[in-house]
Order: sequence, then C-alpha cells, then structure tokens
Amino acid sequence: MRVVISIGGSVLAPDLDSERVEAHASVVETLAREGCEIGAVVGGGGVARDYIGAARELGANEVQLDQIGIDVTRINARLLIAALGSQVDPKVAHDYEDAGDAIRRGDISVMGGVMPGQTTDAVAAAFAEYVDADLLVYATSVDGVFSADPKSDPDATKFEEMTAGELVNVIADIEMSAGSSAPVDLLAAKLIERAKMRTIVLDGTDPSRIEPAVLRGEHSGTDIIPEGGDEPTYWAQ
Ligand SMILES: Nc1ncnc2c1ncn2[C@@H]1O[C@H](COP(=O)(O)OP(=O)(O)OP(=O)(O)O)[C@@H](O)[C@H]1O
Ligand SMILES: O=c1ccn([C@@H]2O[C@H](COP(=O)(O)O)[C@@H](O)[C@H]2O)c(=O)[nH]1
Repeated sequence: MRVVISIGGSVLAPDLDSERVEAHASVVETLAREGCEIGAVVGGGGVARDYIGAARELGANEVQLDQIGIDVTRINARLLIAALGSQVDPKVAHDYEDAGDAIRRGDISVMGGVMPGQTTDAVAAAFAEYVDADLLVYATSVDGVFSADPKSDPDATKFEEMTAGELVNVIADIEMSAGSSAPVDLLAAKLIERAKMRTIVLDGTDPSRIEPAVLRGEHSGTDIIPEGGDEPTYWAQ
C-alpha cells in the first residue's frame, strides 16, 4: 500500500519539541515496517505564519510571502528527516519526480512546499496523484472537515464522510492568501476530486491516530469518498 501523509506544521512543530517530532517519525516508521510505502509532506505551521506576518508588514508581496512559507516548510521537513532512520531519503524533495524516485527506491520521501500560490495540502494531493497512492491522509490541527471553521463557529458540524465535490464547496470561500488556514486547500480538493483519491482528514495532534486510520480505516475525522472510485481496501485486512 502506498500512502502520502500530510503533516501540518501546526501538529509537527507548534513549538520546537524533539519528542513530538520523534513521535511523528515513529508512526511513519511503523507504517513502513508494516509494508507501506510512505511519502510525507510537512507544513509550515505557526512559524511560517509568524515569518509571513512580519514580512507582510515589511511590504513583501504575496509571492515573496509564499516563498518564505516554503522555506519554513522545508526546515520542518528537515526536522522530520532528522528523526527518521536510514530508510528516509536525506534530501527534502523539491519536485514530484525526485520524491517519486525515492519511493521507487524503497525510501521514505519527505517534501515541503514546491511553488507559490498554494499550500502543502496541494503538494500532498499532487504527490499522491503522481505516485498513484492508495491513500492520502491529512494530519491537521482539527479532527476533520466541518460545515464551517469550528474555531470560530460553535454550530459547525463535522462531516464523517463527504465527496471531493462537497469538500470543494465547503472550502471554496476560505481565503487563499499566504499563510491562510484550511483543513485542505482548494487546489488540493480539486486534485483529490480529479484523481478520485481516497483521502482522510484527521486530528494529527496525537500522531498515534494516524496508524489505525491508515491500516484499518479507523479514525474519528472525515473520509473523502471518491466519486466513481474503488471501494476502500485496508492493508491490515
Ligand atoms: N470548514 C472547516 N473545517 C475544519 N477546519 C477549518 C474549516 N475552516 C477553517 N478551518 C481551520 O483550518 C485549520 C486547519 O489547518 P491549519 O492550516 O491550521 O493547520 P495544518 O493543516 O495542520 O497545517 P499548517 O499549520 O502547516 O498550515 C484549523 O485551524 C481550522 O480552524
Ligand atoms: O507549495 C507551497 C507550500 C507552501 N506555500 C506557502 O507556505 C505557507 C505555509 O504552508 P502550509 O502548507 O500552509 O503550512 C503557505 O500558506 C503558503 O504561503 C506555498 O506558497 N507553496
């Protein structure tokens, strides 16, 4: 089974805690031991937003701000690489060909951002499509996709499952400026829709939730069900 896991910067490195990074690496290594081929994509989190905020005040334009965000995602990717054993490609992959080559060699491949105008959510979706992944997992700071932002709307309700088309509609109105927050960005949702990619959005603040989601489909987040795709099969069945 080939899996791409997007690990939000806000869950991997809300602060510089090596034990937390180690815990995420340990889940990735466990899945690899179970026979999964793994690509990981790491976000920039609060550190990226702090840099982006400061540079915006200094007059940087949105592309320059995105470039700063990309730099931070790659630093976070280096943290995850540092915590992974010898099975990881030691380079942060800057494009999908390099990342795909690493996976074909049997390595775990880690990416950060690749180009302005998107977030690492879209990188993960494109990476998953490029390597024909069986599953894409977004480990983020909220336990799934809600009808509205649960941090600002107490009446927001969680989707246990939804189609990629429904996901596109829910997130279409979320702002797309550098450093913005969404469970999955709009470009990622469109890529998931066209690739008919089976996708899970879950709370990754406790990384131990990722393993049962990947191996047995057990999680409390949101399943994005591909329209016209195959029925899900689980590695451990
Ligand atoms: N409809 C929605 N459903 C769920 N979360 C939403 C929704 N709209 C906005 N959000 C916000 O999206 C955020 C989740 O993503 P966020 O960008 O914070 O972190 P991440 O995906 O883990 O990656 P990073 O921190 O690297 O950007 C949450 O803070 C949540 O408040
Ligand atoms: O491919 C990419 C990835 C990221 N960015 C910019 O970086 C920040 C932080 O990334 P997150 O995935 O949100 O953690 C993002 O808001 C973009 O500004 C990018 O431009 N391109």
